[in-house]
Amino acid sequence: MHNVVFVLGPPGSGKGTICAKIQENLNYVHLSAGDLLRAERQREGSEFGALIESHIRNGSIVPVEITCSLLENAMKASGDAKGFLVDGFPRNEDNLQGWNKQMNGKAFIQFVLFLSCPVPICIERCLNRGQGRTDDNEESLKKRVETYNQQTFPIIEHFKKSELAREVKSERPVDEVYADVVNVFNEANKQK
Ligand SMILES: Nc1ncnc2c1ncn2[C@@H]1O[C@H](COP(=O)(O)OP(=O)(O)OP(=O)(O)O)[C@@H](O)[C@H]1O
Ligand SMILES: Nc1ccn([C@@H]2O[C@H](COP(=O)(O)O)[C@@H](O)[C@H]2O)c(=O)n1
Ligand SMILES: [Mg+2]
Repeated sequence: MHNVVFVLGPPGSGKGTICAKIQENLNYVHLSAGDLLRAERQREGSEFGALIESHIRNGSIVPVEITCSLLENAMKASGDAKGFLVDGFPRNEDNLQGWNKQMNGKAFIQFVLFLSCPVPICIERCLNRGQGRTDDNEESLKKRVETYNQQTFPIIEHFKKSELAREVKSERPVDEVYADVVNVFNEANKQK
C-alpha cells in the first residue's frame, strides 16, 4: 500500500517548490501530475500528445484514465519511499472518482496539503516563472484560475469536510511556508 499526500492549491501557489523541498528532506517522492502530463505530451509515439496539449493550453482537465495511469506507473517505477507527494491531483470530480476506482486498496491518503494563496499573487508568480510553459500567459491563466475555482476548490472543500485537509498559507516567503509544511508532515507521521 502506497502512502499518498495530495498537494493542492491555485496555479502558482508553490506546490512544486514545496514538494521539491519535502522530497529532498523527508524521503517522500514528488510526482507532479502536470509534469507527468507534459512528459507524456513530449513522448514520441504517444497517442495522447495533442489531447494533452489542448487541455493544458485551455487550462482544462485531462481525462482521469490518462493521468491516473501515469501516476500509478510512476509509483510502481519508483524505489522505496516513505510516501508519494501527488502534486496537482485530484483536480476535479472525474479525477477523484477515477482515483478511487483505480487505486482502491493500493494507496492510503495520509492527508491533503492545501497551499492557499491569493489569486493575483499566484498569477504574478506564474507570469514571472520563466520556464517557458505554454500555459503561463494571461489567456491560459484566466482559464486555469476559472477551472481551479469551479472544479478544484470543491474537491478541497470535500477534503476539508472529511478532515483530511491541512491548510498552509503560501503567500509568505518559501522558508516560512516550508517550516509550517514540515510541521504538518511531522504531526501526521507522529500519529501513525
Ligand atoms: N512562497 C513563495 N514566494 C515567492 N515565490 C514563490 C513562492 N513559492 C513559489 N514561488 C515561485 O512562484 C512560481 C510558481 O511556483 P510553483 O511552480 O512551485 O507553483 P505551482 O503551485 O507548482 O504552480 P502550477 O500549479 O502552475 O504548477 C515559481 O517561479 C516559484 O519559484
Ligand atoms: N490532475 C491534473 C493536473 C494537471 N492537468 C493539466 O496540466 C496543466 C498544468 O498543471 P500544473 O499542475 O503543472 O499547473 C493543468 O492546467 C491541466 O491542464 C490535468 O489535466 N490534470
Ligand atoms: Mg507545479
